[in-house]
Amino acid sequence: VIWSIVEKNSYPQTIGVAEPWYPLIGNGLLFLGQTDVKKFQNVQKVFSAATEDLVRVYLGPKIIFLTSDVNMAQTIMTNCMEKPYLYEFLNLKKGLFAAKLPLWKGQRKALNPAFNMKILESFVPTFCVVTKNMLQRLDAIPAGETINIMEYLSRCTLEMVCATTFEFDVNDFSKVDEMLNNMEWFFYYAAKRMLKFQYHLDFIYRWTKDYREQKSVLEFVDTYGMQVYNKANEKYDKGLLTKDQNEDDIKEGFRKPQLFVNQIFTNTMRKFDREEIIHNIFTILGAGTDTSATGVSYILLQLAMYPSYQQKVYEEIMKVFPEAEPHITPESLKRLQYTEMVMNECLRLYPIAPNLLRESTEDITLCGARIPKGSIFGIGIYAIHRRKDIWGPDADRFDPERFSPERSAGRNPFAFLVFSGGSRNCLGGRYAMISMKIMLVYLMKRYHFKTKIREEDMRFHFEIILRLEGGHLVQFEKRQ
Ligand code: HEM
Repeated sequence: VIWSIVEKNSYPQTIGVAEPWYPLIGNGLLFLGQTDVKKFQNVQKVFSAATEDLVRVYLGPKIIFLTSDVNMAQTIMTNCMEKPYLYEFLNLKKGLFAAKLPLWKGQRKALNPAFNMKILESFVPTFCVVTKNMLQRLDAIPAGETINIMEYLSRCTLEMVCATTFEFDVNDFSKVDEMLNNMEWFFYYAAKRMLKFQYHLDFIYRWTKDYREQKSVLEFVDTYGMQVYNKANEKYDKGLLTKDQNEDDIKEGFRKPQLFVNQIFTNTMRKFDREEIIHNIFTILGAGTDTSATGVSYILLQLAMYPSYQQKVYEEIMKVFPEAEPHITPESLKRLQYTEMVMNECLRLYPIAPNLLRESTEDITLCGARIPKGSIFGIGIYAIHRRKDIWGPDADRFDPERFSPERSAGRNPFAFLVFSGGSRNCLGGRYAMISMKIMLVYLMKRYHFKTKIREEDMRFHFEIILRLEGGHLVQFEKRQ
């Protein structure tokens, strides 16, 4: 008790402490026994108090320094590239997203080329085919029926990720819907454990119901990921994947387009061991599927809430793609400027990853205090995206014009962090934007969306991904 009081008072006034705070449990009561909605609200409340500096939140004895100040976020994201131990709860410590710095550096260098523009543009025809498969499933639904659009979109994004990064058809596998369901739980249990400080210790967690439930989710996802691994391995053994990069590739420093699956199996400059390959397969499945599907779900929901914006997006899409079967190319997608403004505005209001964590590898001076290396920092992306001093007094209102070239000029890039910032940002940001735009083109051309959900009634769960309570419920009808 004495130690925790001394510790609490050992920082200057500028680094406040979240309330309520109690010795030993710290700010535990903000989260213990609370609903997922309340946990999200409490986390946001703390971030909203950290608008100009850092606020300490204590998970038991563990401190996390939170901020929603843009300059502070920039300093942390560009100086602290390490991921804290809390990411280990995802059980993917050898995959890019959660990997410790020394491992991450080599992996990221090797995998960057798999997401360069040339490669991404070559995915456009596949994105179109897969989206059309989704339209067939949607066409089978009676007009006006209420559906959770996320269920259809996550199947679509899973198909996309598998077809483009691993070169196989997800429909060759059984239990696809079960896999999608398990992926949702996969993120849920990791986030739940992060806020329960007593569960951070393995020897305690192992005796809990959550551990048993998470284990069964992990076993399912594991079996599924292994099928992907075995299939790719089979191709590799048969020589269907390029085993070695040629001399030119090596001279180019791996900047030539390489499919992700080739990069992890055949990279000669950096060998990926079996566990790294498997963890990166899971990472891409997890990071690339639910994220883009959630993004399009929020965009459709907003368009359904605001019919006049939906009409403007529809008109722009019809202008660029007037024909019944759109001929989509990377160049034609660039002409969808208003649609892109709408997408950005939705992702500002509903950032798919609402909060991020980083760890310092050096001592760092912030708010006049020396914060020792190994400290954990939390960046409040959701809070930054709704700051009134950056986005205006109507920051909570949907207004795509905020992303017009005139109004965007001079804005700090760290004020819009949907794909994070610095060199440890999202590897698939451009992939996501291209694929989401293509989904929108087909969906807008074919259907008109409505919803009974009102913006003021939307509630979110505390998770790694911004989960909407009750789901993205929409009705749609085919356009004439
Ligand atoms: C709307 C869709 C997406 C959003 C909002 C999103 C957002 C993010 C965010 C916020 C991070 C964390 C970065 C950090 O810790 O600072 C991240 C990491 C990552 N994302 Fe995405 N992502 C999306 C789609 C994708 C897609 C489609 C892929 C791949 C196909 C992908 C692959 C990754 C990977 C591999 C990482 C780890 C990067 C690293 O640590 O080096 N993401 N993403």
